[in-house]
Amino acid sequence: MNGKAPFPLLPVAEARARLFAQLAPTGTEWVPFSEADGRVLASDVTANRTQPPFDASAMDGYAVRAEDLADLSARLDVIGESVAGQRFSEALRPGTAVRIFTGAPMPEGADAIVLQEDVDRAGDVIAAREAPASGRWIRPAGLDFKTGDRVLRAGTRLGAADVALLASVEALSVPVHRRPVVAILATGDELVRPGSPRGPDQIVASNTYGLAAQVRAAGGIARDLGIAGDSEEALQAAIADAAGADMLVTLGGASVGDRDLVGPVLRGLGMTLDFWKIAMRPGKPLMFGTLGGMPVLGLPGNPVSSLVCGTLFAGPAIRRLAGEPASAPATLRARLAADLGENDRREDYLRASLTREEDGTLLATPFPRQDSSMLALLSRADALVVRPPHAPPARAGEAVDILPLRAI
Ligand SMILES: Nc1nc2c(c(=O)[nH]1)N[C@H]1C(S)=C(S)[C@@H](COP(=O)(O)OP(=O)(O)OC[C@H]3O[C@@H](n4cnc5c(N)ncnc54)[C@H](O)[C@@H]3O)O[C@H]1N2
Ligand code: MOO
Ligand SMILES: [Mg+2]
Repeated sequence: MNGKAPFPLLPVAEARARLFAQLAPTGTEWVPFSEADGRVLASDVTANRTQPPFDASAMDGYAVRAEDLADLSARLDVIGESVAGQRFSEALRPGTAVRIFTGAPMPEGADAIVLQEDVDRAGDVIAAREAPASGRWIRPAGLDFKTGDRVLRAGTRLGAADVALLASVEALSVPVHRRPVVAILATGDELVRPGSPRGPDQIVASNTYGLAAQVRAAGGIARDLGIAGDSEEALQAAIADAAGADMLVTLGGASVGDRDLVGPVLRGLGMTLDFWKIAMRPGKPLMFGTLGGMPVLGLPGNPVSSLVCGTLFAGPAIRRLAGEPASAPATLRARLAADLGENDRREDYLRASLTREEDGTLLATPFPRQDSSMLALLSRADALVVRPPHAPPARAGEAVDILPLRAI
């Protein structure tokens, strides 16, 4: 140590709160319901119809008056049938039944269904082996939803069931939030695009593509600004290309080296710096500010640091811009498969594999090497094990928070 006080590092949760404080959804547009999956609703949706629109049978069988079958020696005359799409138009008289199928309207006067498996039929006469209670196997009108019911809330990212529901309630077009355009700028004299000729000291740029995938997964549109060299002029020119984007994400050049110029150049262009350097590993040099109202997130260049900051900050920020509520990525609990040492002042996100014990408990095995340049290891990781700042040593078997990186 040289005796200097260490640079203060902002706690992860505070950094996220400060980021969210500067973000608001980016406007709305109307889309046909059939193209609304993956979009975020800008308003609540209410039903324009009632489902089912009539009392309906839930089973294939016979519509009856329950009181007629209180005595199982009773015989009922089958006087017609009700199918889905074509109801039996008369009313049921005492001592009669109507053949009915799943989803078909209940005939007037009937108040129960007997399953066909519980019926003996001879010609047009049935006897029941079970006495149904009144209301049995009937779906009352409006069981699913009624006209005017609020069926979906603003802020919901629409999935498959939601799109089917939009169809069912006849919400033919819906207001959704615009997809935010996120400009991504890679920086570094050493970088070349994948597939391009390169010299012996050059590195293939990878972060843009991982970040773009995270942007899309969060509901945004990635705009690739390419690679800027490590000079003020190159960075200024490339940053100008971000004009019109809803957010700028820079990659690399975020630390303290002589060629780490992203922060100084952005500040020179008028960026209001909100924070730089957070108590997180990987991802310490994370930077955030606003440039002419546009949020700018500066991610560190190490590939794992970039993508972990993408998971923890860029993704949630884009979800917010896309209309979802502000929230941290959800964690789960798992048991550690190995001992861990004491943690320092940075919240640690350890790459780990996951397995399941016989009782279903998740077991997390942190990889022994955690270098933030090791992209292949990140790709093999199922989850990040979260270690709070100054966590005491942890023993195998202890419960920890994990951040899943893939569906488990
Ligand atoms: N003296 C100090 N040195 C460093 C500190 C520190 O606090 N004091 N912090 C370290 C930490 S932590 C990190 S993380 C890195 C962050 O580095 P930068 O954001 O400045 O990134 P670069 O210097 O541009 O590059 C670092 C590394 O990553 C590779 N890289 C960069 N961009 C890409 C890309 N788009 N695709 C693939 N690989 C990329 C680059 O080639 C370098 O190898 O700083 C530490 N240093
Ligand atoms: O924060 Mo750096 O991301 O530790 O490697
Ligand atoms: Mg650097």
